[in-house]
Amino acid sequence: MSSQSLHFFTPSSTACPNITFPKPSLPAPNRRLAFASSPRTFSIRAVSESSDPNPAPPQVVVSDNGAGSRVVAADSSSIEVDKVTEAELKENGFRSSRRTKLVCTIGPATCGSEQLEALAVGGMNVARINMCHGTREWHKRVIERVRRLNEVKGYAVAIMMDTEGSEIHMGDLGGAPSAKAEDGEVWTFSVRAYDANRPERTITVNYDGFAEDVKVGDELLVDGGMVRFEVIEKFGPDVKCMCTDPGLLLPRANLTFWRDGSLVRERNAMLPTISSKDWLDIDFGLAESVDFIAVSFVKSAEVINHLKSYIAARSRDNDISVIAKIESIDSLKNLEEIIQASDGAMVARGDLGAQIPLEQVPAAQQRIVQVCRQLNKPVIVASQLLESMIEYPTPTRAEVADVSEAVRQRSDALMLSGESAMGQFPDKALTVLRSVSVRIEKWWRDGKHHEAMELPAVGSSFSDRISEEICTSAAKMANNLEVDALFVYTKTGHMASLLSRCRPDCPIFAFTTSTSVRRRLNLQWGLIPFRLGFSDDMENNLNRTFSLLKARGMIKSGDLVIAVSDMLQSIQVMNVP
Ligand SMILES: Nc1ncnc2c1ncn2[C@@H]1O[C@H](COP(=O)(O)OP(=O)(O)O)[C@@H](O)[C@H]1O
Ligand SMILES: C=C(OP(=O)(O)O)C(=O)O
Ligand SMILES: [K+]
Ligand SMILES: [Mg+2]
Repeated sequence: MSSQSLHFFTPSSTACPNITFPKPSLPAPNRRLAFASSPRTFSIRAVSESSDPNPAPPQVVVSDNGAGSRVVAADSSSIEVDKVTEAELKENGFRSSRRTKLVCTIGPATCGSEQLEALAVGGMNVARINMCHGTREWHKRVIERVRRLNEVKGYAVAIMMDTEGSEIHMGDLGGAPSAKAEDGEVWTFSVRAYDANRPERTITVNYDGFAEDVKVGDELLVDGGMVRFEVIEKFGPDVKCMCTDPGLLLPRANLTFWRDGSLVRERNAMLPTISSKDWLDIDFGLAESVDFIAVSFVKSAEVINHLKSYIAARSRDNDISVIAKIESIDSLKNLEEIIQASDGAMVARGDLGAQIPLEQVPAAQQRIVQVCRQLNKPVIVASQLLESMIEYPTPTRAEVADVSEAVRQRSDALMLSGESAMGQFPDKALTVLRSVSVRIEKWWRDGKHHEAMELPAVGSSFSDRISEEICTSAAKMANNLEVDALFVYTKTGHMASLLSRCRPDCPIFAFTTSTSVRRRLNLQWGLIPFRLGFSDDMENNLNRTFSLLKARGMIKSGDLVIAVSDMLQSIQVMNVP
């Protein structure tokens, strides 16, 4: 193997990053720890010294996110990658593999196993369940189906649970799929609970303070303006409103009210970000080991910190990522600190467009995407990307332009909402996201549009700073040398995210020992996550990876690769033997 490498080493062994000193009781009796020390590098390996004719597979001690050590079998015969990626790499090669990740909201149109599988085959990286709708039992069944598809059929779809949040929304329309509001009609919005006998043109509202907070003359927006009413009379718990912009009312549609051109933020602004119902949903998400929890209507970093410590206290491996949904005025005001506290963010344009004037949404999107990139957090652009495809098999040109813009901004992921949850063409919508992403990414690479974005340092320790410099340099080398792929060996996924942040021209093969890290890497731009047991011996890791990937036809002799790892701070450039 022709290999050239560049090593970085820290002055003392204690400062050497990411080396786990196992607890004395950990190694199995037939193993001893070998401390291999050279003038330049320092590493610890677990070495089998058994004379047993049928020895147990060698094990390496890995640290998982700082949450204590555990032992992972380094089964040398296996490497796990999802079958969709494998097929895509084999058919189209590295260069044209998709870098932008795709999130699909699962609803009645896509909750069956066959429909879920069609989405997985179509490139769904993350399945989102929205706790605003459906029952916990319904969501549980969806999670089970996705997990089963992953296990049995070899997909690697991650699960995102999205909280309802304390938004004000309409009730269920008594089972009707929708109701039409016509111009000039008077409808009653009420906090009363009706049984079967809900009067005609009456809408229930989930927020008890509704009648007190609104005033005659206020404008009431359903779903951010899809239907508009004017408040004409208040009568106890009932608020009479006249329809000024007709349209379709959908069950549980979001409600906002505006006074003199501004969003009204009365007591409704004091509602908790995470309601009691949300906490129960979060417990459900923890019990089901979802991969991401998206928090609706985040106002400050405090709530994110609170949720993260709640998760840390309850989830053994602390392996659930918290995504802040940016969809309110306060979330824009406190954007940097919220994103800093979170593991990622969503540009939730649906509600955002109901809280700020629509013409301000594109600039907000651009800013959120940019701040996420700078702070090294994945970002999802969501809502109405292909809204017309809920009803039609082809998108509008404007929608294609919108998707292109999100890809051009180099957001990590795009999301489908109603298009996949209840639309008539979920698979076609996913195909549009996929093909537009691939096309725009190629245009970007071919045109050498590398942006001049300054990526500030994100780490605080010296060792973190070294990792960042390694990734920045490796990504730059990869572009200049036109390598075929970057390889990163990462235990927590952090080093992989640092490479992804650089948005290099080639795909990034991210090898990780943990299944849950692998699933979470699914949300990040350009990463192709593999699960692989590996050791601290990079030479050995590389040789094994090459032979495993070659055996599966995923790389070939002569391919040019740059490898980095968070165990040994080095950059290696080599041709696959
Ligand atoms: N679990 C579900 N059960 C029934 N309908 C759903 C479900 N999830 C989503 N939907 C439908 O898909 C639409 C779009 O989903 P989404 O954008 O996530 O929700 P919302 O419109 O409430 O913001 C919803 O308005 C709802 O009609
Ligand atoms: C994604 C969003 O949130 P939800 O669909 O839960 O309202 C949004 O508002 O854009
Ligand atoms: K939600
Ligand atoms: Mg929302």
